[in-house]
Amino acid sequence: MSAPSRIFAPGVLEGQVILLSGGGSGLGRAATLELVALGAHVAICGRRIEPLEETVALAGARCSAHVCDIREEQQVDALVDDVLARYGRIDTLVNNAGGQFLAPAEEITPKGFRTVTRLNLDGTWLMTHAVATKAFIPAGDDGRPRGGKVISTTLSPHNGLAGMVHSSAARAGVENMMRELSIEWARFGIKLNAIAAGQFGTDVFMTKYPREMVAAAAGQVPIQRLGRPEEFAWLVAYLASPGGDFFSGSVLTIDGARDNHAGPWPPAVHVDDAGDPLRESRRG
Ligand SMILES: CCCCCCCCC/C=C/C(=O)SCCNC(=O)CCNC(=O)[C@H](O)C(C)(C)COP(=O)(O)OP(=O)(O)OC[C@H]1O[C@@H](n2cnc3c(N)ncnc32)[C@H](O)[C@@H]1OP(=O)(O)O
Ligand SMILES: NC(=O)C1=CN([C@@H]2O[C@H](COP(=O)(O)OP(=O)(O)OC[C@H]3O[C@@H](n4cnc5c(N)ncnc54)[C@H](OP(=O)(O)O)[C@@H]3O)[C@@H](O)[C@H]2O)C=CC1
Repeated sequence: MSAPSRIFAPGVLEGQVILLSGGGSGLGRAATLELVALGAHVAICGRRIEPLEETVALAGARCSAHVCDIREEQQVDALVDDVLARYGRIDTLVNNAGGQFLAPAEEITPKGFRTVTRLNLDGTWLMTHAVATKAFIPAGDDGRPRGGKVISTTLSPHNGLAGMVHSSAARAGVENMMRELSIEWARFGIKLNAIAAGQFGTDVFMTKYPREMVAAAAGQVPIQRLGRPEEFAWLVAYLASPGGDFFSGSVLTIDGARDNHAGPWPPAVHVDDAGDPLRESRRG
């Protein structure tokens, strides 16, 4: 059973049904545990059943595991049908599944580029479209579209993460997808936002990339540390809660200021002999 939230009132998400992709690990697992602790039912999906079942074991009976590759249209359709059959509704979709490999752009093959854009951009679209058309746009008991929320994980820094041209491009696409749909689908009561995550110390982040880069990552963040998965989870919970009801078409960057500058301030080339930031002398 999930531990109580350290931030939000228990029950703030009571009765909500949330579909979250990539719930078997890292940020998705942390978000699932927080959402369940706040009273939501959370259906999680991923390609492998084992990590999903581990999350269910931690979260308890309000969480269910569904195998689905979000790149495959038929699997996505079947997933959304399953979740609707089981819970009768979906209130919030969290598009958290994603990822990429680190490689110099000139070495990325067409297949490699397509693999990453299919996962992050096409997969997010397939999930968003299926949930919108099956759960959010159809009329509820009052004869009006039910509406709902979509929260999509993207990537900071926004000015390009070197070694990840495919993912930098795909995540920019997702952010503009959320912005565009926030206009078109406002008439159905659908609110869509992106959470642009900086570097978070999840197991996969710590183990997938070259050791030297991971060791240097916290030093690249102005506040000089990596994000903690629970900090991501709290933002997801906030957006899913009534506190998030007036957000739509926004990109919420959660990255310790990494989007604005790489490294601590002042950098070594901007200090005087005492180590203080350089400053302009006054005139006159
Ligand atoms: C400042 C500090 C910064 C520190 C580091 C940078 C900051 C990072 C910020 C973001 C952090 C995170 O997202 S952390 C979380 C990351 N999590 C994930 O990435 C999980 C999901 N990822 C995956 O499943 C995989 O990585 C992914 C490749 C995307 C999809 O896997 P698949 O099994 O579908 O695909 P594969 O069969 O493995 O590969 C398909 C093709 O992709 C290409 N390919 C795959 N791996 C490749 C590789 N290592 N190098 C080249 N090319 C590769 C090849 O063309 C492959 O075809 P063939 O040639 O025919 O084999
Ligand atoms: N950690 C970080 O620093 C950052 C993370 N992000 C993004 O945040 C999200 C979560 O990252 P994090 O928790 O660190 O990483 P993880 O690798 O732990 O999480 C990715 C999750 O997505 C699932 N997944 C991957 N491909 C698919 C697919 N085709 N269909 C369905 N599920 C899939 C994985 O499960 P399975 O393999 O079983 O399918 C896994 O549970 C990702 O989108 C990531 O790129 C963004 C910026 C930084």
